Amino acid sequence: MSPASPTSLAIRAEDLCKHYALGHGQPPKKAIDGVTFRIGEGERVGFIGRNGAGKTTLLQMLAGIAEPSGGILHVDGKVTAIFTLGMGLREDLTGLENIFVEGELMGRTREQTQALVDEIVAFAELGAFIDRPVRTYSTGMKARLAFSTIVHIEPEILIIDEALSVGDVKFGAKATAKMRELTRKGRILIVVSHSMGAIEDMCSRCLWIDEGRIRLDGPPSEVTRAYLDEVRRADEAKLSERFRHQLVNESLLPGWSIDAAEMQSAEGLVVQHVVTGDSCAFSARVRAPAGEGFQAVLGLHRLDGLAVLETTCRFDGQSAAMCASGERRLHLDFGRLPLNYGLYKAQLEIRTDAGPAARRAVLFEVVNPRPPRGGRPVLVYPSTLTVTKTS
Ligand SMILES: Nc1ncnc2c1ncn2[C@@H]1O[C@H](COP(=O)(O)OP(=O)(O)OP(=O)(O)O)[C@@H](O)[C@H]1O
Repeated sequence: MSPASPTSLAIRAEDLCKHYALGHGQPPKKAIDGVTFRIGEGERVGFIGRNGAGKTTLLQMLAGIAEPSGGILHVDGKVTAIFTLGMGLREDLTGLENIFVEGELMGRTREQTQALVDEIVAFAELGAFIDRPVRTYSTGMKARLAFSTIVHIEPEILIIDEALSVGDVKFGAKATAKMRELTRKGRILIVVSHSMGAIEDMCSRCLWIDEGRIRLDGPPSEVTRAYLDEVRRADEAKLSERFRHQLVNESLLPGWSIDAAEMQSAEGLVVQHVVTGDSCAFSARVRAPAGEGFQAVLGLHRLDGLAVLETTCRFDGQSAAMCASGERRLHLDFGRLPLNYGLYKAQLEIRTDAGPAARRAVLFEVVNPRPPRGGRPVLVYPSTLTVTKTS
Protein backbone atom coordinates (compact mmCIF):
# COMPACT_ATOMS: atom_id res chain seq x y z
CA MET A 1 0.00 0.00 0.00
CA SER A 2 1.22 3.47 -0.73
CA PRO A 3 -0.47 6.21 1.26
CA ALA A 4 -0.66 9.64 -0.27
CA SER A 5 2.55 11.69 -0.54
CA PRO A 6 4.29 10.98 2.75
CA THR A 7 7.23 13.08 1.55
CA SER A 8 5.75 16.40 2.57
CA LEU A 9 4.55 15.56 6.06
CA ALA A 10 5.15 18.34 8.55
CA ILE A 11 3.67 20.14 11.52
CA ARG A 12 4.40 23.81 12.11
CA ALA A 13 3.16 25.76 15.10
CA GLU A 14 3.88 29.43 15.61
CA ASP A 15 2.91 31.25 18.77
CA LEU A 16 0.08 28.77 19.12
CA CYS A 17 -2.40 29.44 21.96
CA LYS A 18 -5.41 27.79 23.48
CA HIS A 19 -7.29 29.70 26.12
CA TYR A 20 -10.36 28.43 27.94
CA ALA A 21 -12.95 30.91 29.13
CA LEU A 22 -13.69 30.25 32.78
CA GLY A 23 -16.60 32.70 33.10
CA HIS A 24 -17.67 34.79 36.10
CA GLY A 25 -15.26 37.56 35.16
CA GLN A 26 -12.27 35.24 35.74
CA PRO A 27 -9.24 35.52 33.44
CA PRO A 28 -9.14 32.73 30.82
CA LYS A 29 -7.14 29.58 31.50
CA LYS A 30 -4.09 29.64 29.22
CA ALA A 31 -3.81 25.90 28.58
CA ILE A 32 -1.35 26.56 25.72
CA ASP A 33 0.35 29.90 25.92
CA GLY A 34 2.28 30.67 22.74
CA VAL A 35 4.27 27.66 21.55
CA THR A 36 6.44 27.53 18.44
CA PHE A 37 7.90 24.34 16.97
CA ARG A 38 8.29 22.40 13.77
CA ILE A 39 8.09 18.64 13.39
CA GLY A 40 9.34 17.09 10.18
CA GLU A 41 9.24 13.75 8.40
CA GLY A 42 10.34 10.67 10.29
CA GLU A 43 10.38 12.34 13.68
CA ARG A 44 9.19 10.49 16.78
CA VAL A 45 8.35 13.22 19.22
CA GLY A 46 7.44 12.70 22.88
CA PHE A 47 5.56 15.32 24.87
CA ILE A 48 6.14 15.25 28.60
CA GLY A 49 5.09 17.49 31.49
CA ARG A 50 3.23 17.56 34.76
CA ASN A 51 -0.54 17.02 35.02
CA GLY A 52 -2.34 20.00 33.60
CA ALA A 53 0.75 21.24 31.72
CA GLY A 54 -1.21 21.39 28.45
CA LYS A 55 -0.06 18.26 26.61
CA THR A 56 -3.52 16.92 25.80
CA THR A 57 -4.73 20.35 24.73
CA LEU A 58 -1.80 20.65 22.33
CA LEU A 59 -2.41 17.19 20.92
CA GLN A 60 -6.10 17.96 20.47
CA MET A 61 -5.19 21.01 18.39
CA LEU A 62 -2.75 18.98 16.28
CA ALA A 63 -5.48 16.39 15.78
CA GLY A 64 -8.00 19.05 14.78
CA ILE A 65 -10.26 18.27 17.74
CA ALA A 66 -9.66 21.62 19.45
CA GLU A 67 -9.60 24.98 17.73
CA PRO A 68 -6.56 27.21 18.51
CA SER A 69 -7.36 30.54 20.20
CA GLY A 70 -4.43 32.21 18.49
CA GLY A 71 -1.23 31.72 16.51
CA ILE A 72 -0.60 29.59 13.44
CA LEU A 73 -0.89 25.83 13.08
CA HIS A 74 -0.10 24.07 9.81
CA VAL A 75 -0.47 20.30 9.67
CA ASP A 76 0.58 18.82 6.34
CA GLY A 77 -0.60 15.22 6.36
CA LYS A 78 -3.53 13.17 7.56
CA VAL A 79 -3.61 12.87 11.34
CA THR A 80 -4.75 9.73 13.10
CA ALA A 81 -5.12 10.35 16.81
CA ILE A 82 -5.58 7.75 19.49
CA PHE A 83 -6.65 9.34 22.71
CA THR A 84 -7.93 6.21 24.37
CA LEU A 85 -6.92 3.03 22.64
CA GLY A 86 -9.93 0.95 21.75
CA MET A 87 -12.42 3.77 22.26
CA GLY A 88 -13.24 4.07 18.57
CA LEU A 89 -14.17 0.42 18.19
CA ARG A 90 -17.75 -0.56 17.42
CA GLU A 91 -18.75 -2.92 20.19
CA ASP A 92 -21.33 -4.95 18.27
CA LEU A 93 -19.12 -5.61 15.26
CA THR A 94 -16.51 -8.35 15.25
CA GLY A 95 -12.83 -7.56 15.42
CA LEU A 96 -12.52 -8.29 11.71
CA GLU A 97 -15.43 -5.99 10.81
CA ASN A 98 -13.85 -3.26 12.90
CA ILE A 99 -10.62 -3.57 10.93
CA PHE A 100 -12.49 -2.85 7.71
CA VAL A 101 -14.40 0.08 9.22
CA GLU A 102 -11.15 1.61 10.46
CA GLY A 103 -9.51 1.03 7.08
CA GLU A 104 -12.33 2.88 5.39
CA LEU A 105 -12.09 5.75 7.88
CA MET A 106 -8.38 5.99 7.13
CA GLY A 107 -9.09 6.25 3.40
CA ARG A 108 -8.17 2.70 2.30
CA THR A 109 -10.14 0.59 -0.15
CA ARG A 110 -11.54 -2.76 0.99
CA GLU A 111 -8.88 -4.53 -1.09
CA GLN A 112 -6.07 -2.55 0.48
CA THR A 113 -7.32 -3.40 3.98
CA GLN A 114 -7.93 -7.04 3.00
CA ALA A 115 -4.25 -7.35 2.07
CA LEU A 116 -3.30 -6.38 5.63
CA VAL A 117 -5.85 -8.36 7.63
CA ASP A 118 -3.71 -11.44 8.35
CA GLU A 119 -0.86 -9.27 9.56
CA ILE A 120 -3.15 -7.14 11.73
CA VAL A 121 -4.79 -10.18 13.33
CA ALA A 122 -1.47 -11.90 13.97
CA PHE A 123 0.06 -8.75 15.46
CA ALA A 124 -2.96 -8.17 17.74
CA GLU A 125 -2.65 -11.75 19.06
CA LEU A 126 -6.43 -12.20 19.11
CA GLY A 127 -6.68 -15.71 17.65
CA ALA A 128 -10.28 -16.92 17.23
CA PHE A 129 -11.60 -13.81 19.02
CA ILE A 130 -11.20 -11.89 15.78
CA ASP A 131 -14.58 -13.28 14.64
CA ARG A 132 -16.37 -12.42 17.89
CA PRO A 133 -18.05 -9.12 18.78
CA VAL A 134 -15.67 -6.59 20.31
CA ARG A 135 -17.95 -6.29 23.39
CA THR A 136 -16.67 -9.74 24.42
CA TYR A 137 -13.04 -8.49 24.47
CA SER A 138 -11.01 -7.46 27.50
CA THR A 139 -9.68 -3.87 27.60
CA GLY A 140 -6.23 -5.15 26.64
CA MET A 141 -7.60 -7.05 23.64
CA LYS A 142 -9.48 -3.96 22.43
CA ALA A 143 -6.36 -1.87 22.80
CA ARG A 144 -4.26 -4.41 20.88
CA LEU A 145 -6.80 -4.59 18.06
CA ALA A 146 -7.07 -0.80 17.76
CA PHE A 147 -3.31 -0.31 17.86
CA SER A 148 -2.56 -3.13 15.42
CA THR A 149 -5.17 -1.90 12.95
CA ILE A 150 -3.99 1.69 13.01
CA VAL A 151 -0.27 1.01 12.71
CA HIS A 152 -0.66 -1.51 9.91
CA ILE A 153 -2.83 0.86 7.90
CA GLU A 154 0.12 3.24 8.27
CA PRO A 155 -1.17 6.64 9.28
CA GLU A 156 0.77 9.62 7.99
CA ILE A 157 0.83 11.41 11.32
CA LEU A 158 0.06 9.25 14.32
CA ILE A 159 -0.76 10.88 17.65
CA ILE A 160 -0.97 8.72 20.73
CA ASP A 161 -1.95 9.99 24.18
CA GLU A 162 -0.74 7.72 26.99
CA ALA A 163 -1.61 4.73 24.90
CA LEU A 164 1.39 2.55 25.41
CA SER A 165 -0.32 0.39 27.96
CA VAL A 166 -1.50 -1.67 25.00
CA GLY A 167 -0.66 -4.92 26.62
CA ASP A 168 2.10 -6.71 28.40
CA VAL A 169 5.82 -5.95 28.19
CA LYS A 170 6.25 -8.20 25.14
CA PHE A 171 3.47 -6.46 23.26
CA GLY A 172 4.84 -3.06 24.34
CA ALA A 173 8.21 -3.93 22.75
CA LYS A 174 6.51 -5.09 19.56
CA ALA A 175 4.43 -1.90 19.46
CA THR A 176 7.54 0.26 19.87
CA ALA A 177 9.33 -1.59 17.05
CA LYS A 178 6.30 -1.12 14.79
CA MET A 179 6.18 2.59 15.49
CA ARG A 180 9.89 2.94 14.71
CA GLU A 181 9.25 1.16 11.43
CA LEU A 182 6.53 3.68 10.62
CA THR A 183 8.79 6.65 11.23
CA ARG A 184 11.56 5.07 9.16
CA LYS A 185 9.10 5.31 6.29
CA GLY A 186 8.84 9.05 6.91
CA ARG A 187 5.67 9.06 8.99
CA ILE A 188 5.44 11.31 12.00
CA LEU A 189 4.74 9.93 15.45
CA ILE A 190 3.73 12.05 18.43
CA VAL A 191 3.38 10.48 21.84
CA VAL A 192 2.34 11.86 25.20
CA SER A 193 3.44 9.82 28.14
CA HIS A 194 4.18 10.08 31.84
CA SER A 195 6.60 7.18 31.42
CA MET A 196 10.07 8.56 30.79
CA GLY A 197 11.26 5.06 29.87
CA ALA A 198 8.64 4.84 27.12
CA ILE A 199 9.60 8.27 25.80
CA GLU A 200 13.30 7.37 25.73
CA ASP A 201 12.60 4.03 24.06
CA MET A 202 10.24 5.36 21.42
CA CYS A 203 11.16 8.90 20.60
CA SER A 204 13.91 10.67 18.71
CA ARG A 205 12.98 14.04 20.22
CA CYS A 206 11.23 15.25 23.33
CA LEU A 207 9.33 18.43 24.17
CA TRP A 208 8.77 19.33 27.81
CA ILE A 209 5.52 21.26 28.18
CA ASP A 210 5.28 23.39 31.29
CA GLU A 211 2.34 25.65 32.09
CA GLY A 212 1.34 25.85 28.45
CA ARG A 213 4.82 26.64 27.14
CA ILE A 214 7.73 24.66 25.76
CA ARG A 215 10.29 24.43 28.51
CA LEU A 216 12.83 22.26 26.68
CA ASP A 217 13.11 20.68 23.24
CA GLY A 218 15.86 18.20 22.53
CA PRO A 219 17.11 14.60 22.73
CA PRO A 220 14.79 12.46 24.93
CA SER A 221 17.55 11.44 27.35
CA GLU A 222 18.46 15.07 28.10
CA VAL A 223 14.93 16.43 28.29
CA THR A 224 13.60 13.60 30.47
CA ARG A 225 16.59 13.98 32.82
CA ALA A 226 16.02 17.72 33.17
CA TYR A 227 12.31 17.12 33.75
CA LEU A 228 12.90 14.46 36.40
CA ASP A 229 15.44 16.72 38.14
CA GLU A 230 12.85 19.44 38.35
CA VAL A 231 10.15 17.06 39.61
CA ARG A 232 12.63 15.91 42.25
CA ARG A 233 13.47 19.46 43.30
CA ALA A 234 9.80 20.37 43.60
CA ASP A 235 9.16 17.24 45.64
CA GLU A 236 12.15 18.07 47.83
CA ALA A 237 10.76 21.50 48.55
CA LYS A 238 7.42 19.97 49.53
CA LEU A 239 9.08 17.32 51.68
CA SER A 240 11.42 19.68 53.46
CA GLU A 241 8.43 21.84 54.29
CA ARG A 242 6.65 18.78 55.61
CA PHE A 243 9.58 17.54 57.67
CA ARG A 244 10.93 20.93 58.73
CA HIS A 245 10.03 20.26 62.36
CA GLN A 246 12.27 17.18 62.27
CA LEU A 247 15.35 19.24 61.45
CA VAL A 248 16.14 20.05 65.07
CA ASN A 249 19.08 22.35 65.82
CA GLU A 250 18.97 23.28 69.48
CA SER A 251 21.49 24.70 71.89
CA LEU A 252 20.17 23.85 75.38
CA LEU A 253 23.01 24.92 77.66
CA PRO A 254 25.15 28.09 77.34
CA GLY A 255 28.40 27.45 75.48
CA TRP A 256 27.17 24.21 73.86
CA SER A 257 26.12 23.81 70.23
CA ILE A 258 26.43 21.50 67.26
CA ASP A 259 27.72 23.79 64.56
CA ALA A 260 27.51 21.35 61.66
CA ALA A 261 26.23 17.85 61.05
CA GLU A 262 26.23 15.79 57.88
CA MET A 263 26.10 12.33 56.42
CA GLN A 264 29.23 11.32 54.56
CA SER A 265 30.02 8.69 51.98
CA ALA A 266 32.86 6.21 52.41
CA GLU A 267 35.00 8.73 50.49
CA GLY A 268 34.22 11.47 53.02
CA LEU A 269 31.93 13.42 50.70
CA VAL A 270 28.80 15.06 52.04
CA VAL A 271 25.81 13.05 50.87
CA GLN A 272 22.07 13.42 51.18
CA HIS A 273 21.33 9.99 49.88
CA VAL A 274 23.03 6.69 50.52
CA VAL A 275 22.71 3.66 48.31
CA THR A 276 21.32 0.84 50.40
CA GLY A 277 24.14 -1.38 51.68
CA ASP A 278 26.87 1.21 51.03
CA SER A 279 29.18 2.52 53.78
CA CYS A 280 28.42 5.88 55.32
CA ALA A 281 29.20 7.93 58.40
CA PHE A 282 27.70 10.69 60.49
CA SER A 283 29.99 13.64 61.05
CA ALA A 284 29.41 16.66 63.29
CA ARG A 285 31.25 19.66 64.74
CA VAL A 286 30.50 20.15 68.42
CA ARG A 287 31.28 23.34 70.34
CA ALA A 288 31.71 22.83 74.07
CA PRO A 289 33.20 24.82 76.95
CA ALA A 290 36.94 24.01 77.00
CA GLY A 291 37.86 21.09 79.18
CA GLU A 292 34.35 19.72 79.66
CA GLY A 293 33.53 16.14 78.83
CA PHE A 294 30.23 14.89 77.38
CA GLN A 295 28.34 11.99 75.96
CA ALA A 296 27.36 11.96 72.31
CA VAL A 297 24.20 9.96 71.63
CA LEU A 298 23.40 9.30 68.01
CA GLY A 299 19.95 7.99 67.18
CA LEU A 300 18.79 6.78 63.80
CA HIS A 301 15.07 6.80 63.02
CA ARG A 302 13.04 6.16 59.94
CA LEU A 303 10.81 9.16 59.27
CA ASP A 304 7.69 7.21 60.12
CA GLY A 305 9.13 7.01 63.65
CA LEU A 306 10.68 3.53 63.60
CA ALA A 307 13.84 3.53 65.79
CA VAL A 308 16.69 1.90 63.91
CA LEU A 309 19.63 2.27 66.28
CA GLU A 310 21.08 4.33 69.10
CA THR A 311 24.75 4.53 69.91
CA THR A 312 26.60 6.40 72.66
CA CYS A 313 30.21 7.65 72.79
CA ARG A 314 31.83 9.21 75.82
CA PHE A 315 34.27 12.12 75.41
CA ASP A 316 36.54 12.66 78.34
CA GLY A 317 37.10 16.34 79.13
CA GLN A 318 40.78 15.75 79.89
CA SER A 319 41.61 13.65 76.81
CA ALA A 320 44.06 14.76 74.17
CA ALA A 321 41.16 14.94 71.70
CA MET A 322 39.96 18.00 73.56
CA CYS A 323 41.25 21.14 71.90
CA ALA A 324 41.66 24.47 73.65
CA SER A 325 38.78 26.11 71.82
CA GLY A 326 36.44 23.39 72.98
CA GLU A 327 35.55 22.53 69.40
CA ARG A 328 35.76 19.00 68.18
CA ARG A 329 34.74 16.87 65.32
CA LEU A 330 32.77 13.68 65.84
CA HIS A 331 32.89 11.01 63.20
CA LEU A 332 30.66 7.99 63.66
CA ASP A 333 31.10 5.31 61.06
CA PHE A 334 27.98 3.28 60.32
CA GLY A 335 29.84 0.86 58.08
CA ARG A 336 27.67 -0.77 55.44
CA LEU A 337 24.18 0.36 56.41
CA PRO A 338 21.70 -2.43 55.69
CA LEU A 339 18.74 -0.05 55.62
CA ASN A 340 15.72 -0.36 53.40
CA TYR A 341 14.81 2.42 50.99
CA GLY A 342 13.26 5.47 52.64
CA LEU A 343 13.85 8.69 54.49
CA TYR A 344 15.77 8.61 57.74
CA LYS A 345 16.74 11.05 60.46
CA ALA A 346 20.08 10.90 62.24
CA GLN A 347 19.95 12.95 65.43
CA LEU A 348 22.90 13.76 67.64
CA GLU A 349 22.32 14.70 71.26
CA ILE A 350 25.14 16.01 73.44
CA ARG A 351 24.64 15.15 77.11
CA THR A 352 26.49 16.52 80.11
CA ASP A 353 26.15 15.88 83.82
CA ALA A 354 23.82 18.90 83.87
CA GLY A 355 21.53 17.31 81.26
CA PRO A 356 21.12 17.58 77.45
CA ALA A 357 23.32 20.40 76.09
CA ALA A 358 22.62 20.44 72.32
CA ARG A 359 20.73 18.52 69.65
CA ARG A 360 20.93 18.49 65.88
CA ALA A 361 19.32 16.31 63.24
CA VAL A 362 19.95 15.65 59.57
CA LEU A 363 17.66 13.88 57.16
CA PHE A 364 18.97 11.53 54.54
CA GLU A 365 17.55 9.12 52.06
CA VAL A 366 18.45 5.52 51.44
CA VAL A 367 17.97 4.88 47.75
CA ASN A 368 17.59 2.00 45.39
CA PRO A 369 20.72 1.65 43.22
CA ARG A 370 18.66 0.41 40.28
CA PRO A 371 15.37 2.31 40.27
CA PRO A 372 12.72 1.25 37.80
CA ARG A 373 12.95 3.12 34.52
CA GLY A 374 10.65 5.98 33.82
CA GLY A 375 8.13 7.89 35.86
CA ARG A 376 8.93 9.96 38.86
CA PRO A 377 11.95 9.29 41.05
CA VAL A 378 11.04 6.57 43.49
CA LEU A 379 12.41 8.41 46.47
CA VAL A 380 13.07 12.01 47.22
CA TYR A 381 14.91 13.91 49.94
CA PRO A 382 14.72 17.38 51.42
CA SER A 383 16.89 20.06 49.87
CA THR A 384 17.49 21.93 53.13
CA LEU A 385 20.11 19.32 53.97
CA THR A 386 22.76 21.13 52.01
CA VAL A 387 25.67 21.30 54.41
CA THR A 388 29.20 22.38 53.67
CA LYS A 389 32.07 20.23 54.75
CA THR A 390 34.41 21.76 57.27
CA SER A 391 37.99 20.74 57.83
N1 LIG B 1 -12.32 22.35 28.49
C1 LIG B 1 -11.56 23.00 29.37
N2 LIG B 1 -12.01 24.07 30.05
C2 LIG B 1 -11.24 24.72 30.94
N3 LIG B 1 -9.96 24.36 31.23
C3 LIG B 1 -9.47 23.29 30.61
C4 LIG B 1 -10.23 22.54 29.65
N4 LIG B 1 -9.45 21.53 29.19
C5 LIG B 1 -8.28 21.64 29.83
N5 LIG B 1 -8.29 22.69 30.69
C6 LIG B 1 -7.18 23.13 31.54
O1 LIG B 1 -6.06 23.36 30.73
C7 LIG B 1 -4.87 22.93 31.39
C8 LIG B 1 -4.13 21.92 30.53
O2 LIG B 1 -4.85 20.70 30.49
P1 LIG B 1 -4.35 19.43 29.68
O3 LIG B 1 -5.39 18.37 29.84
O4 LIG B 1 -3.99 19.84 28.30
O5 LIG B 1 -3.04 19.06 30.47
P2 LIG B 1 -2.15 17.72 30.37
O6 LIG B 1 -0.74 18.17 30.33
O7 LIG B 1 -2.65 16.88 29.26
O8 LIG B 1 -2.44 17.03 31.75
P3 LIG B 1 -2.47 15.43 32.12
O9 LIG B 1 -1.05 14.98 32.15
O10 LIG B 1 -3.08 15.46 33.49
O11 LIG B 1 -3.32 14.76 31.10
C9 LIG B 1 -5.30 22.38 32.73
O12 LIG B 1 -5.13 23.39 33.70
C10 LIG B 1 -6.76 22.06 32.53
O13 LIG B 1 -7.45 22.19 33.76
